[in-house]
Amino acid sequence: MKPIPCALTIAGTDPSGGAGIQADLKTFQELTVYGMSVSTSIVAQNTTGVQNVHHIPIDMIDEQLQSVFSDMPVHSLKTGMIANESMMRVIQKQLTSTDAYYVMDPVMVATSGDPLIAEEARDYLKEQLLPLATVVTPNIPEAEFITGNKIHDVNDLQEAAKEIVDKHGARAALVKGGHMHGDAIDYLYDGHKMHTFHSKRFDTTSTHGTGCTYSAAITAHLAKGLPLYEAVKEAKQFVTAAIKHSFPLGAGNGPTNHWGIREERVKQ
Ligand SMILES: Nc1ncnc2c1ncn2[C@@H]1O[C@H](COP(=O)(O)OP(=O)(O)OP(=O)(O)O)[C@@H](O)[C@H]1O
Ligand SMILES: Cc1ncc(COP(=O)(O)O)c(N)n1
Repeated sequence: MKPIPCALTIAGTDPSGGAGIQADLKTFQELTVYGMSVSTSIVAQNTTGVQNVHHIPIDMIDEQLQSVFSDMPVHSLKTGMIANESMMRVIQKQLTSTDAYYVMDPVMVATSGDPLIAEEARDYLKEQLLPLATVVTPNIPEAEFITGNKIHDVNDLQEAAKEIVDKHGARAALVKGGHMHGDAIDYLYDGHKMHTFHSKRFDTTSTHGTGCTYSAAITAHLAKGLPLYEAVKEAKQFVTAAIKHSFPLGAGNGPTNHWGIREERVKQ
């Protein structure tokens, strides 16, 4: 029997189901990958923003990691919201003792503008965790923080992807153009080649959790054994379908549709 692909998310929660661990597990399930999760923070949030945050004690994060790694196969993992440096240290310990592919979504600020990690922890994320990543998936503000350079156009996006690999030590960088005008174009630099992933832009405000969903889909495809380029290509189709078929739920930025890819398949 072929091994069952198993993926782990280490992230914060979203009780409204659009982002964080909930989005990641829905994505793993949709892509027929066995999903597991370690909670870093319980976040009271919805489509309008973040109402409150409760951080899980460091020992408890460590114990959750032990529970998973001592018993379960982990073929790939992703990190999302890691609120402070102490959490980063205990996760780093685990990252350095596993062979699993590591997708790092360098979550800093929610779509609503609410900060999700302590400002002083950003440097630790960049200097200590980023070099461990198989691929890091920053949006424009996150890429600007990592490189220290402003991004104005698609050339800057590509420059940032290159710099995050060549100068900051990630094995690959996928810089996302979701926050730009025009088509939704992302660039993947893998240390050798620049790849482009393109979709038309949908006129929607339902973009809560797009970054989580995209990075979870990459993680799922890596768990299934796809090479990085193929994993990102499939994941881009997944997140594009999730945005295209998103729902007008909630009073703010609505969630995406994690089964949107099924609607696309039906049409084919
Ligand atoms: N309106 C849109 N139409 C089509 N694709 C989009 C749209 N907005 C974002 N995308 C795509 O969605 C993916 C996520 O990109 P984005 O830059 O929004 O990430 P993010 O800011 O990390 O997400 P989040 O909203 O979770 O913080 C990218 O592939 C991006 O190109
Ligand atoms: C726990 C958690 N992780 C990540 C995000 C970012 O997603 P978004 O920017 O779409 O709000 C979030 N809102 N909550």
